[in-house]
Amino acid sequence: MAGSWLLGPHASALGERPTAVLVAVRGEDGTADSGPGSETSLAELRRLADTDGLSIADAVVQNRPRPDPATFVGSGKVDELAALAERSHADLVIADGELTPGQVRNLEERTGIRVVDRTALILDIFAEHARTSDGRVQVELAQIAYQLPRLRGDGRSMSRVGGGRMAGGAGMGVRGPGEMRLETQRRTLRERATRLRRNASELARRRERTRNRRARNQVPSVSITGYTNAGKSALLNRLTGADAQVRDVLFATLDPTVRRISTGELTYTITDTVGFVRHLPHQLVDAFRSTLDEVSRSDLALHVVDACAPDALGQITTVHGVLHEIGAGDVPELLVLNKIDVAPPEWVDALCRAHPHAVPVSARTGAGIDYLREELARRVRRL
Ligand SMILES: Nc1nc2c(ncn2[C@@H]2O[C@H](COP(=O)(O)OP(=O)(O)OP(=O)(O)O)[C@@H](O)[C@H]2O)c(=O)[nH]1
Ligand SMILES: [Mg+2]
Repeated sequence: MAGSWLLGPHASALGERPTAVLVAVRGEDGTADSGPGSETSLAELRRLADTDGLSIADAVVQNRPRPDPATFVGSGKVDELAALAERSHADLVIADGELTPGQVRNLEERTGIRVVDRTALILDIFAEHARTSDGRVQVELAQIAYQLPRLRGDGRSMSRVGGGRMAGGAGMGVRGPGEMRLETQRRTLRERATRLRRNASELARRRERTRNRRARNQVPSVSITGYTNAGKSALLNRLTGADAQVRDVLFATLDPTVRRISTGELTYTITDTVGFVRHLPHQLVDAFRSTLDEVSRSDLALHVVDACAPDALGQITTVHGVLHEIGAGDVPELLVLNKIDVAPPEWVDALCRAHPHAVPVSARTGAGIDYLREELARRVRRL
């Protein structure tokens, strides 16, 4: 069920859509104080929570980036958060960032409910959307990497904690048994990770063999990459008649779909893959290394941009950052501005000015697709 990993074994007692309150720091993203970046960040957190099947009561936003390191936001804001949580009968707090274990503990003590961060939320969405064994293994490895430094030994680790009001710290501070339990939990998780890694490397080898076969046959490969929800799968479908899943949620696609395109004498493969997001949890980048290799090993990256996104330029920068991080920074790129059927024309113009070689299209209506096919063929021929 939605939010199951976040909420633990008691999640089902919370009903279909558990309620969350959000807490964010304006300017957290390196943007100027009260700049538009923080609104984007909060809007994105709402979408992430919504994708994860949570309903959102409201948000508390710290205006000045002078938070208390012990509690993520300042003390007054924590009081506000606790009051909001109480008022809205919230089941959990979601913080817009990656919290330290200490911050989680302190915030939980002050609000009385479960506190999770943006990283855990994204991991939960990935877990929810993983369909293939490959995807499941990668997500679980990322979850373990996230959990290991956060185990508490008091029976309140991620996978064991229930949501809802916590039982007043009962059982805490019991040193000896807690430490032993912590050690056992750690060992169990490490052993599980070892088994999963063995599994993952077998899957990676299989992928590698397929890729090598294609390379030997000299079939050029194009990867579709871009921010989550940009329309990558819709574009693959439009270009190839594939039936990749298209959904208005974040991270709908986790596993690569490969199709072959033949135009005249030219044949190449095109692969749809996992989308990116700002501050993509590094645990996911590590665990999804073999999936992301689809992009770093491709001959051309078709970078799909959602021209409707208010922060489209920021999303382009984010995608470039992740591509760089996964060693795909040198792969030649063809930028595609998607959703021009609904994007304000002045936004599309501004994006075209910033990226003169970008190709405007609509995967939905098919506008610009013929030109994109020609441009793709030209670029592939030149490889
Ligand atoms: N209006 C409009 N909507 C589009 C277009 N292309 C995609 N969409 C919509 O945008 C949403 C996301 O599309 P997807 O193709 O699933 O996006 P994605 O980039 O594959 O997303 P993830 O796999 O989640 O990263 C869906 O609701 C699509 O119907 C377009 O050209 N115009
Ligand atoms: Mg997709």
